[in-house]
Amino acid sequence: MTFEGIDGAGKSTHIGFVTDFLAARGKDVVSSREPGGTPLGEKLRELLLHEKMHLETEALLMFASRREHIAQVIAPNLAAGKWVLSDRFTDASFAYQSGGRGLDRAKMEALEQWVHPALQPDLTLLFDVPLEVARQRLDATRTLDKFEREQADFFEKCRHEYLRRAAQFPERIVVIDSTQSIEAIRVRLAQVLEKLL
Ligand SMILES: Nc1ncnc2c1ncn2[C@@H]1O[C@H](COP(=O)(O)OP(=O)(O)OP(=O)(O)O)[C@@H](O)[C@H]1O
Ligand SMILES: Cc1cn([C@H]2C[C@H](O)[C@@H](COP(=O)(O)O)O2)c(=O)[nH]c1=O
Repeated sequence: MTFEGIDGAGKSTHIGFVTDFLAARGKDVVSSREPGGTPLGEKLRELLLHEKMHLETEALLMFASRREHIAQVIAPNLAAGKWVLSDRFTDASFAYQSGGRGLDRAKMEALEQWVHPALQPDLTLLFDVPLEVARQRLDATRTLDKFEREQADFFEKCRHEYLRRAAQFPERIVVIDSTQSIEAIRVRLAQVLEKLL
């Protein structure tokens, strides 16, 4: 299962709730994140979030981190019957590197085919908010990284690509209205998760 949305949409806030919800129903849950999730992936994350680089370098490093994450965390845990929750996965590459930065979608599809041809999340929760809301939430909480310092136009394009993918893959991607209160979102998440169990 994956959690997606533009920066500040609120996805990380809900991973703990989903973990507890599944654990209470007897599921063995592992939660992780991208870029990162492995020792090498966390080093790549540091570079990706703080160094300027060519767009294609950025896309390739996202997929390098992902390849390692699949090999070390996702595949073995799924094989052991566990539920893997990932804070971002390939939808984020489409949203940020293709939607936001403009990398040819065909190149992204080629990377996806290479790195995980037969693997897709069972469920993707897309936390959707207008970017002014996301911005306010971010500004209130933290020192911004390279992506979070991008302009409004960048996030408009990322959000647009996320929503385009949600329309393309309605059986996998559930859009959560993340302008609601945290409590209301939890009620909605519980409904979505009950259907999956
Ligand atoms: N529904 C909500 N209502 C009000 N505040 C919220 C809501 N959801 C999250 N927040 C707050 O917004 C801030 C950002 O949330 P969070 O870190 O979960 O976002 P995120 O989408 O994971 O961001 P990033 O991708 O940059 O890590 C936090 O301070 C969080 O408490
Ligand atoms: C996986 C992935 C992530 N990003 C970007 C999106 C965020 O701005 C950062 C880090 O994620 P976090 O949720 O804020 O911790 O990385 C990206 O551009 N492309 C990707 O594939």
